[in-house]
Amino acid sequence: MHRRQSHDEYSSYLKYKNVASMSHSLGVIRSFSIEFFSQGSRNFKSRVEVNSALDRPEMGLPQSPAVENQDSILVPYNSWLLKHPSALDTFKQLMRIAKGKRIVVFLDYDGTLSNIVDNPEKAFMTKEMRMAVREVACCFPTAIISGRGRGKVYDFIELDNVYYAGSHGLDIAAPLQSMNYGDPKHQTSVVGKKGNEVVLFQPAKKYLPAIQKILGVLTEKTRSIRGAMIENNKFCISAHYRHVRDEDFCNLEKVVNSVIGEFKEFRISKGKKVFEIRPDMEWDKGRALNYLLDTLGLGASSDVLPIYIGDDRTDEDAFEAIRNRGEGFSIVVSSTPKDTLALYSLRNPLEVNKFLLRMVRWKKNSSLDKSAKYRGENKNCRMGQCLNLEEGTQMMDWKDAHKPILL
Ligand SMILES: O=P(O)(O)OC[C@H]1O[C@H](O[C@H]2O[C@H](CO)[C@@H](O)[C@H](O)[C@H]2O)[C@H](O)[C@@H](O)[C@@H]1O
Repeated sequence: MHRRQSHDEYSSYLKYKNVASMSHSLGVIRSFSIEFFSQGSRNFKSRVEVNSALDRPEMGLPQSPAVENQDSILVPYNSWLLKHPSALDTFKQLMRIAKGKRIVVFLDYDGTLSNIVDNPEKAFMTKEMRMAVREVACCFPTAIISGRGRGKVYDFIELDNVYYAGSHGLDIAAPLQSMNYGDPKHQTSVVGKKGNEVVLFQPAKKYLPAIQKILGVLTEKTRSIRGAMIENNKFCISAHYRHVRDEDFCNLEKVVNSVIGEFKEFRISKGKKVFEIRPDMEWDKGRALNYLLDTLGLGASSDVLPIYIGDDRTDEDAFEAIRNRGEGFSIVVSSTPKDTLALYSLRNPLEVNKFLLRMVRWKKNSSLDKSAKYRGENKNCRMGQCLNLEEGTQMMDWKDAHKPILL
C-alpha cells in the first residue's frame, strides 16, 4: 500500500513539474524558484493531515473511506503557493491587469461556492455567498458552470441574474442572442415560466435515452453496495462513493467500469469521491466558457478578461480554455497542493466569498474614481444596487430587481 502510494506521489510530482513548466504568466511576474523539499516524511505528513481534514465526517454521517484528492502532490503548501499564488494576496496586481477590461466571471458550484459535504443533496451555499454572487453578477456578467443538472444547481443558488450551465456545460441556458452562435441543431429558443425568452444549448440531447438506461442499470447493480449513490444530472450521471467502505470500493469501481464498458459513447472521470459519467463528446466546461463568451458577444473581443474559479478535475478544462485564450485568471480552490493548470488559488469557499466581495468593492471604487455614478454592467440588474457594500453587510432583498433569465 505504502509502496504504491509513494510511486503515485512521485508520478504526481513529475506531472507537477510538467505542469509547472507549461504554466505561463498572464501578466503578473512571479517567482518560479520553487524549492522542493526532499520527499521525506515532513511533506507526506502535511499532505495526509490536510486530506484527513477534508475527510472529516460532516453532518453526523459516516466518515468517507476513499482517497479524495487524487491530484494532491508532494510539496508543502507554501511552496505550491509560489506557483499558484493566492488570488487574495495578489488581488491588487490582478486588478491592475483587469483595469479597463471587460471582466466575465465563471463559477463552479460544489467545493467552490459551497463546502464539500457528505450529502450531495445538502450542499447548500451560505446566504453570505449568495449575496456575494448576486453582487458580483450585478457588476460583471456571471455564469455558473456545474457538473450538476442545471435545474438542481439553480435550486441551490436561486439567483436570477446569473447564467447557468449544468451537466458539465452540456446544458446551457444562454442569452437570446446566442441563436447566432454555435450549432443551431443543438439550440432551442424557449419561453420560461417567468415569461422570459432564453436559448437552451443542449449538445448531448441524443444521448438522453442511453443516459436513462445507464441510470437504471447502475442503480440496480449498485443497490447491494452499501453507501453507493447514483445521482441523475440530466446529461450526465454521478456515482458517489463517499460512503462506500474501503473494502467495497473496488467492487463499485468494477461495476461502474463494466456498465459503462457496454456504452461505448460514454466516458468516466473521477471527481471528489465520485465517478462522473458523461457522453464522450468534445464538450466540457472549457468549451462552455467559450460558448458563453461568444453568446455574450465577447468571444472575439480583445479586451475581455474571463475569471474562472473551480476546485475539481472537470474545472481543469476551463483553466485550460483560459490559458489558450491567453487572457484571464484561472483560480483553483484547494487547501492542499495539487496538480492544476490554474494560475492562482484560493483555499476554500470562504476565501472565494472574500474574493468576490473584493471584486465588487473594486468595481465600485474604480467607478467612483472616474467620478461616475456607479453602475453595474449586468443588464439584468438595476443600476446602483451594489452601492455601499461592505464585507458582511446584510443586503436588502432585490428579488424583483432582476429580470429573470432562467427557465
Ligand atoms: O462541477 P461541480 O459543481 O463542482 O459538481 C461536481 C460534483 O459535485 C457534487 O458532488 C461533490 O459534492 C458533494 C457535496 O458537497 C459531495 O458529497 C460529493 O462527494 C462530491 O463529489 C455533485 O453531487 C456531483 O453530481 C457533481 O458531479
